[in-house]
Amino acid sequence: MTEVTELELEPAAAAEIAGDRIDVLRAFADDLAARGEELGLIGPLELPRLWTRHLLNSAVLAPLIRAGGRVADIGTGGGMPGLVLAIVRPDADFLFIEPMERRCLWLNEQIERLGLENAEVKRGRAEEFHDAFEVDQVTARAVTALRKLVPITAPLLRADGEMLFLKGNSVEAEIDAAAKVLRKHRLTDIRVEELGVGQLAETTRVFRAKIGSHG
Ligand SMILES: C[S@@+](CC[C@H](N)C(=O)[O-])C[C@H]1O[C@@H](n2cnc3c(N)ncnc32)[C@H](O)[C@@H]1O
Repeated sequence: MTEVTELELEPAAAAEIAGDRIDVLRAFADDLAARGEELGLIGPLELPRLWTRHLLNSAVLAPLIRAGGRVADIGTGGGMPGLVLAIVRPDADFLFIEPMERRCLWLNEQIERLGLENAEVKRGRAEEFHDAFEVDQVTARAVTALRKLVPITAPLLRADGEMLFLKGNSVEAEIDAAAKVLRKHRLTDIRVEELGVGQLAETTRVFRAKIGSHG
């Protein structure tokens, strides 16, 4: 059987979504495809869907990033969504909060290799940075359930800051299970948006909410 890699099947929407940053995104895709499995960043089954499931699934968040803002991506791992967003939104600054050393090394290597001047890695768990800084937006994908993600990310946000979490079909159930913490952290404008409609074969669901005063 001939192995078909996703890089040969880069979706047409990739260039549309990444705009003039497509070459940088391709350079990241190439290295992730070549070394991601060996480094334990991505499972072997994910390689044939690297673009649709991972890179573009992350990149479609780009229009929601505030221009000139500061974003903390929690649990960036191999680079989703934080590194992808730093590539396609060079006008915003990104912090990648990641506790695993090997993943931090990978992220730092990519920042250097791709010449990203708007990204920085902070090694540690989100909880360790609660008094260290305040950002305009936090992003996360596949880190933990909403009822745990909200308490560990809310203290990182400034007033009027926003949570943007990529979630699967479980998002409504996660919102129900998190009702108490959503109230406790005074989240407002809570909504779920579907991104990538008309662009991606598999659309992405994002949980959005704003934070009021920390009280
Ligand atoms: C399943 S991986 C997902 C990686 C990446 N976000 C993605 O979607 O491909 C979860 C990542 O979250 C990190 N992580 C787990 N708990 C964390 C915490 N409390 N704060 C920051 N990162 C955390 C892990 O080290 C791991 O890299």
